[in-house]
Amino acid sequence: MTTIVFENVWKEYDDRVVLERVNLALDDHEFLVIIGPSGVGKTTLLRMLLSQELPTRGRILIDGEPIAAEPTADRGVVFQRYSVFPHKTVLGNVMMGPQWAGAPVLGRFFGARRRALEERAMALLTRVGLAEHAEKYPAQLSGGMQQRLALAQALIMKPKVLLLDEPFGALDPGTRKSMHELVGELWEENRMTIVMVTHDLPEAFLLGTRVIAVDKPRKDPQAPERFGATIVSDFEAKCRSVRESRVFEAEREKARLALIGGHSVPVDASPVPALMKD
Ligand SMILES: Nc1ncnc2c1ncn2[C@@H]1O[C@H](COP(=O)(O)OP(=O)(O)OP(=O)(O)O)[C@@H](O)[C@H]1O
Repeated sequence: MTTIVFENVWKEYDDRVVLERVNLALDDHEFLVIIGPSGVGKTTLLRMLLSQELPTRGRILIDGEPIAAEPTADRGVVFQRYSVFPHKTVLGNVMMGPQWAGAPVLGRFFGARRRALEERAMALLTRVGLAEHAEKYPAQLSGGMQQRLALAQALIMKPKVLLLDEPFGALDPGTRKSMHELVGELWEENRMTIVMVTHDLPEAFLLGTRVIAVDKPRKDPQAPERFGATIVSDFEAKCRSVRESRVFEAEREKARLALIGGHSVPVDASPVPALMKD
């Protein structure tokens, strides 16, 4: 369960107001998409959710508690341009986060702990379609494959909140489409809250359960930095029945994979048994 609340949040750099009066209450397991003109402050909103920037006024609450002042592993991020460790393999890149979190001095697990992590990383790489590329280096991957690796790298930390900053912006239309499907499925399977920035309106309404537009409602031509941007529109992008049918489909897919794989994948008790017939 993850809720996010912005309470009268402002962000200013010296005399320059970037964001003002941002109020937002996000339910558990929303897929929020932020749209708006270039330079308006969308990435700044994401950076505040990561604690890479702090609000100059107001506060942000996650699950009712003030957001941690430093970035934490329960908030993952994927950017448009993926930055990886070029000297690490695909598998090595996915294993890095948990190793630095669990062994901060050496950055490396050994023995059974390492084998368990390797298994978990391989399962995730299988999920994002990269298992057969596990021993390759990032330079040998296409743009879409690199973004799938970025997703695996974020997901291995089991984030409660996943932040996506134009993650598909550099991809060709075909790859983009398959990434939309993958992200939609991962969102359901992992029950995360996702906050994504995009410039692409169809993408926003395809993926989001809620879409907000950020812009400057007040403008001073003499002093453009005097006023900041805020939420100017807020759309419920998917009605509850559509969302619930997606949950239903995701559960069915999990059950199908469990049957094919011949091993047990935790499946919620809900509607799945009845569906296994088809
Ligand atoms: N550290 C900083 N110091 C001063 N100004 C900053 C800083 N970080 C961001 N800004 C300014 O804040 C404004 C909002 O930037 P931000 O990157 O959030 O916009 P954006 O909506 O994500 O833009 P784009 O769509 O082009 O990526 C910009 O005018 C930027 O120059």
